[in-house]
Amino acid sequence: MSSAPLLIRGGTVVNADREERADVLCVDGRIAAVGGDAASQAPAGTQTLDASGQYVLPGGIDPHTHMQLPFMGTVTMDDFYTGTAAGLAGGTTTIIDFVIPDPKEPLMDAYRKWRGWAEKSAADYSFHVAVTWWSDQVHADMGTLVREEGVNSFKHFMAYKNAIMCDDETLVNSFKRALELGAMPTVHAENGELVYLLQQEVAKMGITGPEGHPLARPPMVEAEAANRAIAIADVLGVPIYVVHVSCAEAAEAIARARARGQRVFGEVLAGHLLVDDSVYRDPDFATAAAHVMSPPFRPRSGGHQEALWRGLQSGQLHTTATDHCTFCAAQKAMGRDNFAKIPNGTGGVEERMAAIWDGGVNTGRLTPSEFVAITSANAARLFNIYPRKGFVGPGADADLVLWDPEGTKTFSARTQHSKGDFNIFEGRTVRGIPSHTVSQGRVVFARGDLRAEQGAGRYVHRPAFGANFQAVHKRVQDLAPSAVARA
Ligand SMILES: NC(=O)NCCC(=O)O
Ligand SMILES: [Zn+2]
Ligand SMILES: [Zn+2]
Repeated sequence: MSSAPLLIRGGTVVNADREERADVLCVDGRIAAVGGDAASQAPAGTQTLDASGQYVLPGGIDPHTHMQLPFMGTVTMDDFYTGTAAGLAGGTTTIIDFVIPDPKEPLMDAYRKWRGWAEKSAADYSFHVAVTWWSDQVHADMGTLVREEGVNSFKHFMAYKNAIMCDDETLVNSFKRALELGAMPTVHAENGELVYLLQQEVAKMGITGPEGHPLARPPMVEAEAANRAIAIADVLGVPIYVVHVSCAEAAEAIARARARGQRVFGEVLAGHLLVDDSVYRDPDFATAAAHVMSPPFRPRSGGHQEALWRGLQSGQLHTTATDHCTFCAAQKAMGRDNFAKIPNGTGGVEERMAAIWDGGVNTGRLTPSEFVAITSANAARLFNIYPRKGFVGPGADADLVLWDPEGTKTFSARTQHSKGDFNIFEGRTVRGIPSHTVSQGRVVFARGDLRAEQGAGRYVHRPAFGANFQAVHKRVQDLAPSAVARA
């Protein structure tokens, strides 16, 4: 994708470590200069964007999306084009999506399938690959994915029994293999056996509507799995990343392990920060079902939302994502008579950054730099694409957001770019929105005008052995036990 050089003038550049008044020059899809001499270096024909009164942030990275996902008997509404275009409208310039093989499906087959689907992406993308079963072939394919395809993270679903759920044998084998390869194991932490049992118990009570969904997935179901995955990772000496941490109990499990010196990282969804479980008791089935996602939204009385915010403030939780996974009302109606059959998933890729700015920066919970850390830089570091992504500085990709701290917007399904027909933030007015999004040096969103180009997104290779792995390998050597030499 070629475009004229771009000079962004008069804004305040915000990185995870500092803010500074600086111009930013983008040439050939990269940042060429930041600061004093950026304007003087601008070649002839440079396009200029006035950023006065605005922040210039690294483009958002959403490390957890599901575009075009075949799941629970149907396929999500957003494909890689519509989903990434919606992201660009909200300031997100990179997504990390998931390849999810069916049990017994070779990882490489699934990976090639997803790579084909993603070619229509409008924004840069990468993939975590799910390990849903175990065999020697899976072991070998993990090596190929890491060494030849730039995959450095593997996902494990501890829920969704009889579908994609991992048992402990698979978790242990896969975590061990990930450690050898320098790749990050990640987990969807919910005890799938307990969910399965509780779904039946709740149905036996005559509760078949969406209000049954959170009853079958209480916080302790998530906490058990989080603690188990963290314990397995600890024994094996591998870092671990817990996706969509939704409750205080799971956040506490992460904080406890970190206090012991373990390398555990936690991701929080915008939805879990802002929405509570009262939505499941909405008298309208479609509204209640539209919120069915796992783990579910949590009761405000349990202090869960507050615990997640505090985790982000204190640095015990690290990234924010959406789990963008859109199903329309007709798809959600597949579970009209049984909440366990409602396809799980909600949207948010377009709203994440503004929703978190409004809830985090406007309330004084987060500084703009901390906002950058949790919306792009930390994900880039953890998944080893920093400073190419998540950074405004020379040499980085020219993926940027001009952030208008005084701009306002009211979220609505009627005006969103996602093809989903529902918005979990419906009616919420936020202050602090992207005025412009720049992807690969090209202005792709300008004050409401979305100029996403199908196929312009690139696959992002992520090298293995990020910083966390260098440390864990040294630690293993340092603590290595020795045999007693006896005569
Ligand atoms: N989260 C959800 O409900 N759907 C997508 C699959 C997953 O991440 O668990
Ligand atoms: Zn999940
Ligand atoms: Zn997910």
